[in-house]
Amino acid sequence: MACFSSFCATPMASPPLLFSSTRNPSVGGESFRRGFRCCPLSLSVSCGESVGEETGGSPAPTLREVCGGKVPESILKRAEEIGYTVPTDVQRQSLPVLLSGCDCILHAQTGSGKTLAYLLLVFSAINFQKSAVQALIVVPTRELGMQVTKVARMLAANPVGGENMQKACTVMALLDGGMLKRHKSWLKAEPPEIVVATIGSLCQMLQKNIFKLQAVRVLVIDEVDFIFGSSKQVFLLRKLLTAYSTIDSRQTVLASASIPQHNRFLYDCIQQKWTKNDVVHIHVNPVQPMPSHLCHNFVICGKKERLHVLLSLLQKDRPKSGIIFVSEQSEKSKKSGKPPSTTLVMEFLKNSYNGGLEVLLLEEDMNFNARATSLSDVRQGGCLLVATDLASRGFDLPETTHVYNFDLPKTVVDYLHRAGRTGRMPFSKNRCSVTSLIAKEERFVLQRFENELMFECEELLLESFAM
Ligand SMILES: Nc1ncnc2c1ncn2[C@@H]1O[C@H](COP(=O)(O)OP(=O)(O)OP(=O)(O)O)[C@@H](O)[C@H]1O
Repeated sequence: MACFSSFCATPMASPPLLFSSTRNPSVGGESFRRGFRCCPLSLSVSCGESVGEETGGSPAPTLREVCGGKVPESILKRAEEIGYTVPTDVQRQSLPVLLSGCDCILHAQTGSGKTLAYLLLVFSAINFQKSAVQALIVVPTRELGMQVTKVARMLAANPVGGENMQKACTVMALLDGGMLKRHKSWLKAEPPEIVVATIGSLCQMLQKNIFKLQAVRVLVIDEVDFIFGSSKQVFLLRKLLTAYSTIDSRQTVLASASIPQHNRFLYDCIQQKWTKNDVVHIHVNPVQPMPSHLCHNFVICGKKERLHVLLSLLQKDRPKSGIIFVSEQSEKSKKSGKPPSTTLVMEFLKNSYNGGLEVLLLEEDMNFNARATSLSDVRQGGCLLVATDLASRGFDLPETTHVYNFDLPKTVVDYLHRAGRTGRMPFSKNRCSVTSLIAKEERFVLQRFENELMFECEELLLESFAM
């Protein structure tokens, strides 16, 4: 039986459903997940049983079975060719709901497979014979947009031996830093069926009436909490959700691994008409926001020792592939002419690291071409990527075995997304690690992250590894 919650703050046509994969989603109750505790409105929640968690001893369904005949055969064949045969938890729980046409808030751990879940919906909703933009996927960054486009194009390609199965479906990436002139001609000549866009580039096109959204049947906003959290993007997002298209003409899917105060958010979705009243909240692993096979460590060290500690960790861990997260340079530091921390870390590693992995950089201040080159180099195989939080959202590098927080993230949500860049093989239980290099006085901050995200961090003592 489904677990559902009824919201009673103000009368609504029909209550939103809340599906959850564990029986007691209110356990823990820290602010990250509590939703209603910090909410100024009085929302009452009652939970029943869970959905989709138990299969009653019968064999787990295949991805094909979960899709219930609603996804085109060519797409399913391609998914199977790529290796997507068994659905992940979020796919098993969300696909029946998504494919039934309901608006949905997809809320599940990093690396849990939300992208494939919403893409299968997109392909099920498209009329391949019609040349019009029928699905729109909005992402916060160019890099995530390129990744989603790549997966969508992989699925849209004809399966081996199925050349004439159906007309090819085209996917356009309308991303910041792209060639909007070229896209303009493309949209006019033969509109693609799917557009993956950053909100800025998309709204430029919509404002200039270069294309309209009247044929859009599915609208997905990925990393929705991030876009709503950005003052630059939120205005455009609201406009997209309520002015450029309306809830009645489309199915809306909002996805993220982190939706703090989710009950409040759900309430807003309905009140603001971002989604229909019967929106379903699919919350997988509500009591465990992070994948369980990540191990979390910290090292206490002085600022001056940090680079050497990082080097020692790399020598000890020998990552197959790793990401080193560094804070973005503040405006004040930029004005004072100091080099950014990313440069310091890069230069240090280039001179002293000899572990065999290429050291690459990804940060906001690089131009879009350099960012694209870095990204494609990263995807060639193992590397050490020195990055700001630009790489913390949605970035899928399944090879990554180690994440290092050279600088502690600013918020608990940032910690969750940075940590989620590792442990991204849904059916692998290989341990991956997240290590934070902190000053003594930062221990309480990390402790707070531990409490909110319900994980334990183990201290690594400097003496235990050579420096
Ligand atoms: N059914 C499946 N079988 C095998 N691998 C899968 C399956 N579904 C997804 N994956 C793989 O899992 C990885 C993570 O998927 P995805 O990027 O969709 O995660 P996500 O939930 O969007 O994470 P994030 O919140 O960090 O963006 C990808 O490498 C993807 O190829």
